Formats: sequence, structure tokens, C-alpha cells
Amino acid sequence: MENRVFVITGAAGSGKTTIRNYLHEKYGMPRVITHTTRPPRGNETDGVDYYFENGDSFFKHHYLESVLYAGNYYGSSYEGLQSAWQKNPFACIVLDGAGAVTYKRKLGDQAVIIFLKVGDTETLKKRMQIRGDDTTMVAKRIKSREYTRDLELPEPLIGKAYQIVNTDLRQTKEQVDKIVAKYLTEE
Ligand SMILES: Nc1nc2c(ncn2[C@@H]2O[C@H](COP(=O)(O)OP(=O)(O)O)[C@@H](O)[C@H]2O)c(=O)[nH]1
Ligand SMILES: Nc1ncnc2c1ncn2[C@@H]1O[C@H](COP(=O)(O)OP(=O)(O)O)[C@@H](O)[C@H]1O
Repeated sequence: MENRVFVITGAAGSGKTTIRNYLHEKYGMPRVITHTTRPPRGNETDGVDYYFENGDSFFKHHYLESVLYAGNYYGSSYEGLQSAWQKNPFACIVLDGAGAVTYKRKLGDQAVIIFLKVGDTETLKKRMQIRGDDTTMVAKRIKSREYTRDLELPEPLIGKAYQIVNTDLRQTKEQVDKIVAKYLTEE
């Protein structure tokens, strides 16, 4: 079976983490944990949600790609992906739009991109608040250039990504199941 990495991308609050966890729980896909200089949120654990880094430690890793998103660095390491693939041929990762473009360019068909879309900013804002995000952080996030950019599928990924409007979570999961089934059955 060829190695694949399911890349979940989309704006903040669009449901990326929810779908990544679904892929992990339903299909046993290892989650590639990425590195960030963003401070942990109250419910986040180091080594589970992210590897939380400081300005020095972040730059000591060997990244497949890294970005600056809303003022913090995020990066995914080669080692993280390889160790996920050692456990299972299908892995999953959450990336911003720029990271998804780099993954597609570097990994080609091995990267299966799923772009989650939610029509309006109000819904996204509400979801972030329900999730328990700090109100000031939500406001800062929504104002960032990266947030606005990730509301739409990046131009280089047009025709190369699956797009799902994540309104009804049950329907979203069904669409994700159909995508995974294609790769499970073709092998
Ligand atoms: N390119 C890239 N993006 C990442 C990486 N890790 C996380 N991200 C993205 O960084 C953005 C901000 O993540 P986060 O601060 O957790 O906020 P969230 O969008 O509300 O979950 C999201 O779009 C994540 O998908 C990474 O290693 N590389
Ligand atoms: N289709 C949906 N309908 C309602 N709430 C959702 C839906 N999908 C995700 N959520 C909720 O919205 C919040 C943000 O989702 P999350 O997966 O953390 O987004 P992201 O990782 O893209 O920032 C979470 O509280 C999650 O449970």
C-alpha cells in the first residue's frame, strides 16, 4: 500500500482538528504532531496537540515546511511524517493553506488534500468561542492575513484538493469516508 498523508486544511475554526481526530479514531491514522511557538491553550498538551517550542528551540528541527501564521511559527518535520508512516501507510496532519501547497508540491500524490470550508466568519468565530478560545486571541486571529487567505482554497491547489463545506458534521464525515475509501480500495 502506498504511503499517503491526509492533509486537513482550511480557516481557523473550520473543523480541521475535529476531522483529523476522526481520521485517527476511525481509521487508526497516526497524527503527525507539528511544532509551534504559539503558547498552549488551556486544554492543550505538549507532545499531543503540538510540540510547544520557544524562539530558539523551534529552529533546531529539520522541517519539511514551516510558516509564520498570525505572528507565530509552525513547522512539520520530516521525522514526524516518517515515524507516522512507520506505524501505518496512511497518516494525517493539520496544516495552513501555505503548508498544504508545499506538501502537494513536495509529495505529489502521496499528499491527499482536504480543504474544509465554512461559509461565514460569524460561524467560525462562534465555533472558536465555543471551543473556549480566548476572545482577544480570536479577534487577533480573525484580523490576520493568513486567516483571510485560508477562507478559500489556495490557487495552486485548485483541481488538486477535495473541498468539503463543513456545515453538518455528520455529512462532512460521510464525505471524508468516501475519500478515504477511494484510497483504501485502489491499493
Ligand atoms: N504550514 C503549517 N501549518 C501548521 C502547522 N501546524 C499547524 N498549522 C496551522 O497553523 C494554523 C494555526 O493553528 P492553531 O494556532 O492551532 O489554530 P487553529 O487554526 O485555531 O487550530 C492552522 O491553520 C493550522 O492548521 C505546520 O506544521 N505547518
Ligand atoms: N460541522 C460542525 N458543526 C458545529 N461545530 C463544529 C463542526 N465542526 C467542528 N465544530 C466545532 O467547532 C470548533 C472548532 O473546530 P476545530 O476542529 O477545533 O477547528 P480548527 O482545527 O479548524 O480550528 C470545535 O469546538 C468543534 O467541535
